[in-house]
Amino acid sequence: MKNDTLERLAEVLEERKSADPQSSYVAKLYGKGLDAILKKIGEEATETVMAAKDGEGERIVSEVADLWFHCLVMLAHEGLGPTAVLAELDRRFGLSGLEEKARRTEG
Ligand SMILES: N=c1c2ncn([C@@H]3O[C@H](COP(=O)(O)OP(=O)(O)OP(=O)(O)O)[C@@H](O)[C@H]3O)c2ncn1[C@@H]1O[C@H](COP(=O)(O)O)[C@@H](O)[C@H]1O
Repeated sequence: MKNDTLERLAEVLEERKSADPQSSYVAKLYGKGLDAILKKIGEEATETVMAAKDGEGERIVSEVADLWFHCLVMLAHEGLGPTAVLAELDRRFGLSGLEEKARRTEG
């Protein structure tokens, strides 16, 4: 497994903007528009919650993959991508890392 999976998938999602909706799930979803993409995110989020409530590990992973995937489609539709989200998480992690360091210094 590579750690650039999100970025590579985002490249495919970008290519699908000019693909045939008859042969591509993503192109078909783009064609339906933002509301349809958001509806899928809502459905996948609900399915993720149900899988977690049932405590079924394999199903949780599968539903989270569906959820992340449809979030990536939404980001691409909005002209964004995973790099910006990962940078934001990195920034927050950096901040919490600094707070942790300050706590250790104070203590
Ligand atoms: N990772 C995914 C991926 N995850 C989930 N899905 C699709 O998302 C849908 C999940 O919705 P549901 O579980 O509700 O199933 P469904 O009832 O068939 O969904 P609907 O058709 O009703 O929306 C299914 O149709 C899955 O096939 C995905 N479709 C595509 N990808 C990736 O996207 C790339 C481009 O896909 P295409 O555009 O189809 O070539 C592929 O190479 C894959 O890497």
